[in-house]
Amino acid sequence: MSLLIQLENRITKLGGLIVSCQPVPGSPLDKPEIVAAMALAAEQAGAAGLRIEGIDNLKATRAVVSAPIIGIIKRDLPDFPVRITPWLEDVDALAAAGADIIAFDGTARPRPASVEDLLARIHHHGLLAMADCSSLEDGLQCHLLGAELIGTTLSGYTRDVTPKEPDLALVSALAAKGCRVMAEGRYNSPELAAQALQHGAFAVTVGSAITRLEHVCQWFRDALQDVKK
Ligand SMILES: CC(=O)N[C@H](C=O)[C@@H](O)[C@H](O)[C@H](O)COP(=O)(O)O
Repeated sequence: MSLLIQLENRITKLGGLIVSCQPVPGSPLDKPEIVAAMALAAEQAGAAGLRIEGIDNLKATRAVVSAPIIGIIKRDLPDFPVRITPWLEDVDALAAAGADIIAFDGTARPRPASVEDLLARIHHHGLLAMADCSSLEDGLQCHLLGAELIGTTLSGYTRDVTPKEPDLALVSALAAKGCRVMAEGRYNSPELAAQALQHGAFAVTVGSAITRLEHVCQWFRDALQDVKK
């Protein structure tokens, strides 16, 4: 059975939650064994898939989970704004470390490797490709080029201001054009995640609200402080 059909069957069975296990960089939780433990806990709690950043984290996670893993590498490049899996070598390393799906920056911004070349490399390894996009234009272009999954991951992150709410309108627009949409970015409550599916998403990736303890603490602290003011 192809990887895509396996993924679709799993999403149908388990309901479409992907858990991104990316600790805040430098956090006491930012350790491969802790990432792997969070991923295993998410899998045991019914996550249909996992999103993991970095080769060491991916290897540690692959050793303990059987759920499909979306692998990424984040880099801060001096000459380019794209951060997520910018190099073809990153694709090779993620494939070797056990990713099933490789996500990359699918925006139309300056980049060291073209979307076409990244897609060809991912498919050469027999894996699925997910394009992390910021707009309808990015998403349709990557869909046209053959990315199996179109993520709304970067909506709100390519300009100065990041909205508080997720971009449900982008989910609807991409789904209406026939994309297999991964809703991702600021789905910070179960209600918002459910709305993503109602807007036509194939699945929803949730990170901060489940695995970034510092962010969740801050949300609670802000809410309590608002009462004290
Ligand atoms: C913009 C960017 O670089 N997003 C990243 C992509 O991997 C992660 O930092 C996010 O945590 C992930 O997309 C999940 O989103 P949220 O944490 O909002 O549930």
